[in-house]
Amino acid sequence: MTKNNLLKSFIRTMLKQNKKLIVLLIIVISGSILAALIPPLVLEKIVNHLSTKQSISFLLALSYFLCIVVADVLESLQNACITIFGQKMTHVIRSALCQKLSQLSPQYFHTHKAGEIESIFTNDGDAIDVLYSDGIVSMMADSFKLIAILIVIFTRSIGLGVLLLIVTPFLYLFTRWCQKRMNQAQLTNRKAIGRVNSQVPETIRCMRMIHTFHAEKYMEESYDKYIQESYRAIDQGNIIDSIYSPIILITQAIVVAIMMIFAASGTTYRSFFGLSIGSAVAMIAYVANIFSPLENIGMEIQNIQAASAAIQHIQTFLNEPDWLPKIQPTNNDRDIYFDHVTFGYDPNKPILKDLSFTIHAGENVTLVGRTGAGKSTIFRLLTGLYEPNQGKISLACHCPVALKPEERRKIFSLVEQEFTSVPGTVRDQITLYDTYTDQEIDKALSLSNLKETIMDLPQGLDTPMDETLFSKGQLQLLAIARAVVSNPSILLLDEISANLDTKTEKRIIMALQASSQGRTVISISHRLSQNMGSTQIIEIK
Ligand SMILES: Nc1ncnc2c1ncn2[C@@H]1O[C@H](COP(=O)(O)OP(=O)(O)OP(=O)(O)O)[C@@H](O)[C@H]1O
Repeated sequence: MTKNNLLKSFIRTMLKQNKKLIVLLIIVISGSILAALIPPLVLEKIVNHLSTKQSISFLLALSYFLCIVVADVLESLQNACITIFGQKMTHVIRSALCQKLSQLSPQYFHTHKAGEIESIFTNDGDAIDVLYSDGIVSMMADSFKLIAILIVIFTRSIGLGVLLLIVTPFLYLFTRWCQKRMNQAQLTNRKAIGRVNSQVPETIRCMRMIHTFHAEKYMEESYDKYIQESYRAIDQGNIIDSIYSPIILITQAIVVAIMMIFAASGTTYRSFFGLSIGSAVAMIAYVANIFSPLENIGMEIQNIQAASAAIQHIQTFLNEPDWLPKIQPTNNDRDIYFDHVTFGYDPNKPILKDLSFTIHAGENVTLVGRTGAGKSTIFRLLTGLYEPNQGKISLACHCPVALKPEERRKIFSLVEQEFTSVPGTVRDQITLYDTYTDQEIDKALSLSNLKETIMDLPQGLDTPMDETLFSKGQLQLLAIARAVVSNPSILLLDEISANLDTKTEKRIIMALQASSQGRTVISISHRLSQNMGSTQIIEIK
């Protein structure tokens, strides 16, 4: 399968897996179109009976009522089926997006902004949702309905059919013009409201500064400007909305009037427009029914157009190359080797050049070097997030990039400068949703000197996580508990006490001294490593 067909293949799989739903959808749409055609025909019969002074049977009256009920029920069923179909489609695409997210290389997240990626999941995902629940399928259903009504009209009155064939394109163009203007007005209004929404909290936040520098007028004027923009946009939308319906109704009346005038006039036109009274009533009902699908088609085309950019974004995202690290041979011991490693995020601008060092198992090593020398980059290479451009890395018998996700936590753990919490409970912060026994968690809490703090929480480990429950130092202890719970052989510490005061740092050092027993420790922090008894210093130039 070529990469460009990824999205199509997901859709094909969905269609194959939901054959029953597709068949049901086709049946319901066909039934709904047919049911929409029948009530005017029954009405025609009733009026014809009345006009010839014949009595109407109860069955005929009842059948008219039932036809309307069945038509409405089928219409609702059609909408429900289209919504289910749309939801299933969206689910398939959203799942594919989520799966892709975990397969992308770390490089991707450095070259694409978080907001950009988020927008694929939210805005583009929503556009796809609308595309399938109120776009493609609904447009097909409405188009078939429109064609079917025109065919019936042609069979009854060629003149009226021709008249509608002439009028319909103009009505469609008018409908689209109104819809475009309305959407433009809505967009302008949304933008203006968005600006107001960001301006208000900003003003409140800066209120002291505004008063101090006497900037009230400027704030008022810009607030006023956005409110005016919003008001004008809403006004424009309202004007178009108020003219649309009367124009459609007047056109409808003109079409019916023309039909009546010609039908009642001389013989030349009568054969062309001629109708019984009943047929005339039925035709009026059909003419009225033409406008609703016409209006829907306009909106549906717009949804499809809006979704085409979203499809493009999603297609590009799904076609990003997967992160498939190459497997390299490893050394057969528990030491860590950097063997003539050259690496740059841009291979043409190497940051580490021909770097070689060995760290023996159980050693406590510090990486030093000027800012920007590449110390954190070494950690990223050691944890396998990036591959060296040249040379080899071996991490306790393993090639870091080739490590399977489930092996990673057993081999190394990384504690960074800032603690990153995950949604869930305090326990989840430590386990990261992996399964650990109570004893293992208890041991991690003891090593990180955090047991008492956790026990003091209202629900202990099961307390919902909120970063305000902990001080900055306690959050770092939580990060140490997270690091040691999997009992890794290597601990990587990236400036973990950089923002802490001396007293808190002492607590961290005590926790680290306990946690580093029997492990290889590599840290980027001169002060910390001295206190922990560093056995080797590696200078990165
Ligand atoms: N994802 C990235 N993409 C491109 N360049 C990067 C990336 N991460 C870091 N760099 C660059 O690589 C160089 C080394 O960064 P690194 O963070 O490894 O340095 P460091 O020695 O840890 O610095 P510090 O002591 O200030 O934390 C810097 O010039 C930085 O701008």
